[in-house]
Amino acid sequence: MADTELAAAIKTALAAVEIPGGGDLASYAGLSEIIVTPSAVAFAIAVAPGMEAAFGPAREAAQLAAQSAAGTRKIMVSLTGGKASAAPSFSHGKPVPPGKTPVPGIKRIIAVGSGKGGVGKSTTAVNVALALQAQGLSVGVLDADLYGPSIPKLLALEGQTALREDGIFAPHEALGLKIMSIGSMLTKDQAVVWRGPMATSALRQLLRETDWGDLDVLVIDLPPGTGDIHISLFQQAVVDGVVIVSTPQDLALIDARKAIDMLRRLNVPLLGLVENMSYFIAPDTGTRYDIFGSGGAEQAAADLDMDFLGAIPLVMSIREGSDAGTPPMASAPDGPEAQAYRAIAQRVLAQFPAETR
Ligand SMILES: Nc1ncnc2c1ncn2[C@@H]1O[C@H](COP(=O)(O)OP(=O)(O)OP(=O)(O)O)[C@@H](O)[C@H]1O
Repeated sequence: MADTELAAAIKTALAAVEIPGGGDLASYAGLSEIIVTPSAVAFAIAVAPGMEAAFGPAREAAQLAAQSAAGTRKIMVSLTGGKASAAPSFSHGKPVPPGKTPVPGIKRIIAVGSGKGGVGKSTTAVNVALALQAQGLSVGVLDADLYGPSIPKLLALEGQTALREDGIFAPHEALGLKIMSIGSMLTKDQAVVWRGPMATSALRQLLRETDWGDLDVLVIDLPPGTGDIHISLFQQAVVDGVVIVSTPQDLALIDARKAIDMLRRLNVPLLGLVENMSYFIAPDTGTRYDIFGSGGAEQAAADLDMDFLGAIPLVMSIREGSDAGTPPMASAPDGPEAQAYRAIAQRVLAQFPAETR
């Protein structure tokens, strides 16, 4: 069945679901578009603040109705209660959002973010994850960049789905890392528009319904910028700290500062700043060129009152290796790029108490 036909069939099935106050879900104005991917179906039901509990049975009925039409695809139904549910409560003067809980089996979550796209956030996330693994830790990577998942490409996992028969996601294994990505639910080049509530619900499920086993560290590759996905993640999960990746050009811009400001407001610890594509190493001579001047990022980190974690050179081998699914930490573990990633991982780890590393 074509995706559009399946979406229509599910909508028809939702006509049998009654909603509070009378009427059926298919004709309810708060029902979102129904998104169909090769392994999942996602839709959201927007309800007035305070009506979440009343809509609980309708959500369950919708889940069942959709499942009977969708066969083996995973059904992701999110109920959104408007702004009221996002309001944090306070404890000891600090906001404690409702439902902020650790993820079982995962000792520590480190997120990697950036002010804008294309600065090398995913490349940094994967290589730092590999560098943490090289320190003897068990490490997973969650690609939360729902709008442009690039981890499957970086680790040559494109086109592989990750759904188990019991509806739990089984993470991929690549280079010893456990990997889960929204990209694992999409075919190559499939343009899926994940809208607000669906995107946050998808992320919650990827985080909590993946069989991670026991991990010392889960590295989350965030979408660029600041948005609903970030806020929802930081409100629902205990994130131990965030690494911000920036290019020298971006540092002067407002984007990275905006992201940092958001994290501070959400009380998420900032682990520090990584400057990517910082200097150029000539492939023929190995000479280093500080094309953007030197020391700018360190100064910017100091201005922003955060630690400087290190600089990664701009080198063709990073781009080529990444495009081929072999990041430098794996292809040249003794090379200068790998050393730079290792130093960053060490500085990140050093921020946590020794007994918990
Ligand atoms: N240090 C580097 N040297 C050379 N190329 C790099 C370096 N870091 C990243 N790249 C390349 O830059 C491109 C963007 O990198 P990446 O996908 O990691 O960025 P991103 O910030 O995660 O982007 P997006 O916002 O699209 O997710 C990729 O082609 C990658 O191989």
